[in-house]
Amino acid sequence: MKYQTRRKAILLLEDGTIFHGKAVGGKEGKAFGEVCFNTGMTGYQEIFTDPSYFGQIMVTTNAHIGNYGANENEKEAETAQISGLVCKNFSYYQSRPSADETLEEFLDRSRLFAISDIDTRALVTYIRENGAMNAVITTQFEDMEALKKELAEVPDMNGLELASKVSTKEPYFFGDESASLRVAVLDIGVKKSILKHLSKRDVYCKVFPFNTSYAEMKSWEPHGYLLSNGPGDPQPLSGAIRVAKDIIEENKPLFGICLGHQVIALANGISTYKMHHGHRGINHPILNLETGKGEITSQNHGFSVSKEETEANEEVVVTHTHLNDQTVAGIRMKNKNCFSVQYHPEASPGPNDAHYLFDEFIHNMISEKNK
Ligand SMILES: NC(=O)CC[C@H](N)C(=O)O
Repeated sequence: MKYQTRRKAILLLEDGTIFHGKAVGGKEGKAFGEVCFNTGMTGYQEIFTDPSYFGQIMVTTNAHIGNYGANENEKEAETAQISGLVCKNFSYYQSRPSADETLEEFLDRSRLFAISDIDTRALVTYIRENGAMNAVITTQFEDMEALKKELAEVPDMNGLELASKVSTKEPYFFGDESASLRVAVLDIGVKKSILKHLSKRDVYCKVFPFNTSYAEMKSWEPHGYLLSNGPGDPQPLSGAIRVAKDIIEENKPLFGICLGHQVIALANGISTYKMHHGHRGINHPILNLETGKGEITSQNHGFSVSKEETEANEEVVVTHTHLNDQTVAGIRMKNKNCFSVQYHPEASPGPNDAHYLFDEFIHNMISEKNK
């Protein structure tokens, strides 16, 4: 029985706090990253494979993780992207007919170290009170001083550029070549479901590496541009910010999602900042200020754009706000064909309330095409 032979493991936070648990599958392991939590009750596979989480240790708040296994169609990338997993109860068995494998098998293929039996309620409360910080999960904790030293050397998420680590090395295509619209996607960590949403709406995508110039993307003659979601701090992404500026300059249809939204804000001279512990879950309430309607949204971000600077900016309007803390959740440029949201309209996982934003992008491209 796997759970009887499992090794002791710990989660050590940067401030010295320790949480005790056990290694999933009785494995030896060690993983570093910024600790964060996602409050979604479902959708763990999409979360673990979302490239926006690269470099982060994920704490799940649902009591059980793994009970519905892993499925080929629920991946946002080929392998898990989080650096480590922390949960309460790990299910070694799954009982869903459509699952291809157990979550343990999937995590093993991704070489992802996971620990369970952690008091995740206490841990999440601790992060909420003390803020995001680096952590290590490990079975090797005999020499605590050496471990603390190693942890102290892990770079801070603030100022960290990670998009280059997850971006495609070569351009690739997605969707049907004969589709009526073409979208050039700057891959700073794109989730597969964003491409699926576009292709479902009769769009053929070409996905470009993070360091591609606007000129190169433009030479494919797309009808619109998408700046994707992705990991890390947006501020060091000078190449992507340049691309956003160039697209805006030529007034081509532009849509930004999450990291892409932050890049568009930076391209408009609006600064971004690191939040206390971010927004990660599938029930975040948003108010669309243009329609007065509420939306329940999927979110995953640790940085945000400055509200004061957005409101003071002559070129930009705030279109959406986050109802929990009044942070900026969406912007639109007044005289340009450009809008962006801090949350995830593709959800995956999460509710479908914000799918209309893809329709809006399609509408913007068709209007431009018919000019
Ligand atoms: N989902 C995303 O694109 C995340 C954006 C950015 N890495 C943040 O944490 O805020």
